[in-house]
Amino acid sequence: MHKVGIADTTFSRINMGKIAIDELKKGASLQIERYTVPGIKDLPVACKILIEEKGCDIVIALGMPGSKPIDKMCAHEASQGIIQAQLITNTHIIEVFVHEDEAKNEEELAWLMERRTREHAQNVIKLLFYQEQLQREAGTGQRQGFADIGAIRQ
Ligand SMILES: Cc1nc2c(=O)[nH]c(=O)nc-2n(C[C@H](O)[C@H](O)[C@H](O)CO)c1C
Repeated sequence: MHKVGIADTTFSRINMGKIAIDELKKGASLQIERYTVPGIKDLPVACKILIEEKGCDIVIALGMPGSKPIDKMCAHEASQGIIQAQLITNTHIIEVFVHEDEAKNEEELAWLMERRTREHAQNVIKLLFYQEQLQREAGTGQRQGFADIGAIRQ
């Protein structure tokens, strides 16, 4: 059975890990290992541990960068660490970041965080079990969270 790692943060204002696990369980029979850390800069090593020590086949890294310039810098640094962890382990880490200022108010932020988390959890199921489905969606302007933007041409 495939094992999926869930790395999430206490900084986030929504329980993204719980949502991801709920979506994964709805879509497939999987083993799940969760690792919660304080913030996004702690995610790269959590993901690496989930892969190398906990035997996860793929990981979802969930986080909420705040709206200040320092938070944006943290997000960039965290992303670079997550990419490095993917290259070192040769394993996908699907980064699900929702920036606090992407939404116009708290209600929209909560909605966006849930939507993006669920849609990326579905992507993880596709990566593990339905590669052909992803190929059918290639070039179709898919987005996670807000509406898909669509293809420019068929
Ligand atoms: C400035 C800052 N901003 C964020 C953020 O926007 N989102 C987040 O999840 N975490 C932030 N952190 C915390 C760091 O990611 C990290 O948890 C601490 O530096 C401890 O290693 C920090 C320090």
